[in-house]
Amino acid sequence: MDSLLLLVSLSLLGLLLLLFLIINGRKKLPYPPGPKGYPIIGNMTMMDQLTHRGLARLAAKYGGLLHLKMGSLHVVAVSTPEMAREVLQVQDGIFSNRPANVAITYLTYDRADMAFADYGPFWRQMRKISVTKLFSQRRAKSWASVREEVDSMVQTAMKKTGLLVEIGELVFSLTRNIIYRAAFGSVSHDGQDEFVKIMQEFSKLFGAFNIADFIPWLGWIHANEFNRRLARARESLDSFIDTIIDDHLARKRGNTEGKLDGVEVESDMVDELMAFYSEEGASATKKYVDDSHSGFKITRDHIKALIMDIMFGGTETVASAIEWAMSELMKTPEDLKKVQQELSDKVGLTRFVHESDLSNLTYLKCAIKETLRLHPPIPLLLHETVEDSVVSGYRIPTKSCVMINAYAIGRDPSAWEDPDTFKPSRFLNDGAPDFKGNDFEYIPFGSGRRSCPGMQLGLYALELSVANLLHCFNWELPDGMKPSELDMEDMFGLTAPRAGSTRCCAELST
Ligand code: HEM
Repeated sequence: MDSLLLLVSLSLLGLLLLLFLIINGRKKLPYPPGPKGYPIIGNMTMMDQLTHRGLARLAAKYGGLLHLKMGSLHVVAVSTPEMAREVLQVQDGIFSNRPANVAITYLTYDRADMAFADYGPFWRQMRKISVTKLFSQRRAKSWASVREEVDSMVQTAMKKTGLLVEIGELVFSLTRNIIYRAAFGSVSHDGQDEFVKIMQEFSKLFGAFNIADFIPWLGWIHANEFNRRLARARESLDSFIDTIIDDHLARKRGNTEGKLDGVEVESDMVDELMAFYSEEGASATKKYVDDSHSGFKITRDHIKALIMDIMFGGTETVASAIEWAMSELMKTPEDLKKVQQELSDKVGLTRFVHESDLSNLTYLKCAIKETLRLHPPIPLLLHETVEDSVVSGYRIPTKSCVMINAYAIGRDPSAWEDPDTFKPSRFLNDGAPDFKGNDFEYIPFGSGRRSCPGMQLGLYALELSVANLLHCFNWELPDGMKPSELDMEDMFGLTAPRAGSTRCCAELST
């Protein structure tokens, strides 16, 4: 008996020693290469380089896995397909949280949404609702919103025949209309301008510099002013969406489900989310409920935060991709001609392009894939480590902010021939990379657990609008401008839209 006890004790001791050695060994491993920083502030003087272009330049010097220290925050940039596979596939469980700064945490009602929720049971439920109830092709209303709004955009452009059209403006209003209509229903269209203002303020606050995100003990410096601005922004959203939620509740309670003033109304995304809404749970705990008795129940805050995810995820991304596709095609007239020839061959010259045509438009699809390679609308995928990890022999600590540079990866010279040139034909080849998330040299929609749940809806809007804009009109650059003179600079923000405007003259082609 004594010898058994001794054996168990020795084994336990051995196990503890092994654990200690592993943890200590990890701590001794170096961080990935990167520029040397200063005490306390680390590399904060390089803050302006935390963009897709800045990080691509640093990666050329330090390699595909780069480490920076911004105050107390560890930042790791991933810039090659191999490293992307490592964090998005091989160790995806460890890299599947999202970083959230003070502003994001507050404006998402303490991460009550899906995009900034930590990976776990709550995120999984929200993702399930989004994929099955909101973005699925079975939810005809979202897809009908795309068709109706694309038609209406073409009508708007027709009225401007012969005049200069700002393509950016045209397509931003298209995608805002699509998502607004899918989320709130066409009956709520009136408040759209107010909602756009709220979104713009959210967007500014998400990206605003706040010292508390990097050196928390200095957070008091401009806390009052910044916090007041955050509170004002969230109050505006509260009063805006609360009214919409109340209308939906009244409709449900008034036994007029699906009807407004006796007229049939199709369900919108808020209706779908109301099916999971519980007032009791909401007021008592302000938390979601997930048990066998009630099922999954969410509060108003969850609905508001999820609606904002959809607004941010679905508007700028699609609009910037449409504008880039149009600009790249205007810059390479031979490819533009091929796309337009395909449209007249496959669709004919007497009607608009329909959903059923899209599968026949091979060259158009190649042009769109090539656009997403050169200009991924979300150029930096933001992830956070759940625990300490080791990649390629380097230590990446818990809660590091991991920026996967989809822009640099899509232009990696070891993966792509002539990487900076727009060449849609490269996607004609059998075995060309696909964006579904298994080819790590091409990840415009991300890959793995946190990849884009709105991919199908986004692609549908993107393909249908570019197809109709090119099929219904011939586009001319203004004032004798040559295609080579088109400026292809981008801006950095939540997405990377064109910096300049693409102003073209639309001439009816049918
Ligand atoms: C061309 C169109 C689009 C592109 C290129 C795009 C791209 C992306 C990317 C790169 C991510 C992050 C992936 C990662 O971190 O690994 C993402 C996430 C997300 N996208 Fe999209 N997206 C598009 C359209 C849409 C649309 C139409 C919606 C909704 C209507 C949407 C909703 C979301 C949401 C909610 C997330 C967060 C998912 C999560 O954290 O679990 N996206 N998208």
